[in-house]
Amino acid sequence: MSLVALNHVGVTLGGRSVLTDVSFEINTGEIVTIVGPNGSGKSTMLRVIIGAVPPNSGSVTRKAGLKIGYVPQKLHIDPTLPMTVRRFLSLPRRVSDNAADMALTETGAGHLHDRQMADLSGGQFQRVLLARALLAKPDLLILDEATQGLDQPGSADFYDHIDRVRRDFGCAVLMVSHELHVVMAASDRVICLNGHVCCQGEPEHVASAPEYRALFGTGTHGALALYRHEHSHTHDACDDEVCDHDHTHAPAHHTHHGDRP
Ligand SMILES: Nc1ncnc2c1ncn2[C@@H]1O[C@H](COP(=O)(O)OP(=O)(O)OP(=O)(O)O)[C@@H](O)[C@H]1O
Repeated sequence: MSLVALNHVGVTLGGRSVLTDVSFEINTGEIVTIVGPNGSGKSTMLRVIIGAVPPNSGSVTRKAGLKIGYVPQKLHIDPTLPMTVRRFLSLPRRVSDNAADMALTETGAGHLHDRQMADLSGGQFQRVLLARALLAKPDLLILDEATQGLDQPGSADFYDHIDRVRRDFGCAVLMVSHELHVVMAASDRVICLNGHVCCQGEPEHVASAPEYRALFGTGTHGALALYRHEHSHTHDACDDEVCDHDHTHAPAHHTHHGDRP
C-alpha cells in the first residue's frame, strides 16, 4: 500500500484555482521530486499532503499511522532570542538527549549541539531542521526547497545526508527542488507540476517530455544529454509510469497536455 495517495485533488485559494485534478502516490522508500515554475502549486501540494490545506475536490489517503517529517523552505527565528540547537530540537515537544544526539549525528550536525541557532550558517541551519524532522522517525520526509540559498557543495552535501537518511530510516522522501541537475540524479521519480501534473515518471522520462521542455527548456545541466546518451534506443517511455502525454519519439505525434493555466 502507498504511504500517501492524492486522488484528483483540486485546491482553490483566494478564489483562484491553484491545483487541478492532481493524482499521484508516494510509496515506501522512494525519492520523489516535484519540479515546476514559480507559483505552480508545489508548496500548496506539500501542504495538502501534510494536512495543512484541505482539498476542495478529490481526496488524500494516508496510510494509517503515517508519520511525516517536514523541513520547511524557511523558518524565521528571532535573532535576539537566545536558543541553542539542543533547545530548538525540544520545541514543541521535549526530546531526550539521546534522541537529539542521534538526529544531529545523522545529519552531520553533532558538533552544533550547543551552538546558538542565530549563529548557524545556512547549511548548518538546514541540517538542524532536517535533524528536527527526523525526531518523529518519519515514514515520509518532506522537504520544501530545503537547499535554497546553499552553494553547490553545500547542497550536494545536504542531498548526501538525505540519501543516508533514506537508507538508515527506510523512509520515503518527497521534495521540491529547483536544482534540476541534482533532481535528475537523485530521484526515483519526478513530478512536473504546473497547476496540474504535466508529466511524471523516472527522471529521464520527464526530462524528455515535451511538457517539461516547454517549461524548462533543454538547459538542465546535462540532464537531457544524459538521457540521449543512455536512452538513445527506441522505447515506449510510458510503459511503466504514468505519463499523461503520448511519448513516441516522433515530435509531430506528441500530444501536449502541458498548457499553462
Ligand atoms: N493562502 C493563499 N491565498 C491565495 N493564494 C495563494 C495562497 N497560497 C498560495 N497562493 C497562490 O497559489 C499559487 C501557488 O503557490 P505555491 O506557493 O503553492 O507555488 P510554488 O510552486 O510553491 O511557488 P514557488 O516556486 O514560487 O515557491 C500562487 O499563485 C500563489 O500566489
